[in-house]
Amino acid sequence: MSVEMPNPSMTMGQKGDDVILEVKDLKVHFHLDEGRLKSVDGVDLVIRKGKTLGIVGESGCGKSVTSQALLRIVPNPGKTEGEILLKRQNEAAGGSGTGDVVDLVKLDPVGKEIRSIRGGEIAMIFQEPMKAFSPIHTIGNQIMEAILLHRTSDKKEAWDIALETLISVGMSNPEQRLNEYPHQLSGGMRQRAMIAMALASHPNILIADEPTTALDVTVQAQVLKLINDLKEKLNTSVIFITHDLGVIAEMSDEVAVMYLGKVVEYTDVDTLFYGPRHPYTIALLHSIPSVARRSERLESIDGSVPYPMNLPAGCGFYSRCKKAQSGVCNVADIPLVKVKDNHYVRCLFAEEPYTGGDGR
Ligand SMILES: Nc1ncnc2c1ncn2[C@@H]1O[C@H](COP(=O)(O)OP(=O)(O)OP(=O)(O)O)[C@@H](O)[C@H]1O
Repeated sequence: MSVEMPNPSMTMGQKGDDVILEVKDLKVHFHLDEGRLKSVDGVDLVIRKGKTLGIVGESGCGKSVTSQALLRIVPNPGKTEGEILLKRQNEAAGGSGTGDVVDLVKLDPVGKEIRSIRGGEIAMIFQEPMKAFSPIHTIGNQIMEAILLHRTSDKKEAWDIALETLISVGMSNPEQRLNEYPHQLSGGMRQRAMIAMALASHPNILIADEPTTALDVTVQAQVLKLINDLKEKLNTSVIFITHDLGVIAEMSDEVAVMYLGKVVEYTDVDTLFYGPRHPYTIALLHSIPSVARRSERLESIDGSVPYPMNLPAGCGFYSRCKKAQSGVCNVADIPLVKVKDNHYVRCLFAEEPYTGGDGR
């Protein structure tokens, strides 16, 4: 076993490399009166051109704070450390176009460079579109603003691009929508408008944080298909954050399973479903009907993710793990280890392959 994630500084400089963003030892800690809350605690991620990285885990495991860190929008008193290395490519969005690598952690979070990246090279869609839109401006003006900032200074052209983008996301009556306010749209249409706004600037990376959780099943399926279609068409990289493994299966090329601010398993989507090694991943798989075998009982995972403050030493999943051994798992922090190519697991029992049993 060895502890090795791809080294960003080595991989990013290589010619023809498809890695466009690497996150290395990312930490987001909130310094509160009660102590230090470790929302994200040493995360490594690799985002490849035109591929989707799914980030999955239960509520409170640090998914959203990770995505906030990528855009440098972590609220106070959160402190971001580590490296977020972005290969700048998009000339229209203010990038150098030479493949220069910039460490987003080093940028002033309200400075010019991160503002040109945010909504330009990296765009985000949220669970609740009202977060993305101002209620007092029309949809058209808001989409145009993104286009004028990142793609063209010609207003007529920006209007045409806004219309084109609304059509591409399957918006009904697109011309009329441009003149409407966010509250005049249905939930599904608002979600499409938000995706249109995010895509209008032709981002290299789209971060989607639980974008369909609030939608009914049919609209959910349409929005997921839309993101996949646009990814194919524009070769956009997607970071898809969800607590839903079913959605992960549909959307991801690679998957990071997060627990208590750390990545506990990282691999391609097929290995995750057919050869998981971490007891938490296995327990998650057993809690969804489409993956658990019919003969097996569906199981929920007892308890919930602990509050990430003043945590005891050892594995974060110790208190809920069916494989946990006292004196072994609760002694020191567990490293993320490579069990085979492109498969990393943070568990001392990771060498034991998944047999399709009940994960115990
Ligand atoms: N602004 C903040 N101030 C203090 N603590 C925070 C803040 N934002 C998040 N946290 C804490 O950080 C931890 C991780 O939260 P985060 O929202 O990233 O989890 P999540 O996996 O995205 O969950 P959910 O799916 O519910 O959004 C949680 O314990 C949460 O309470």
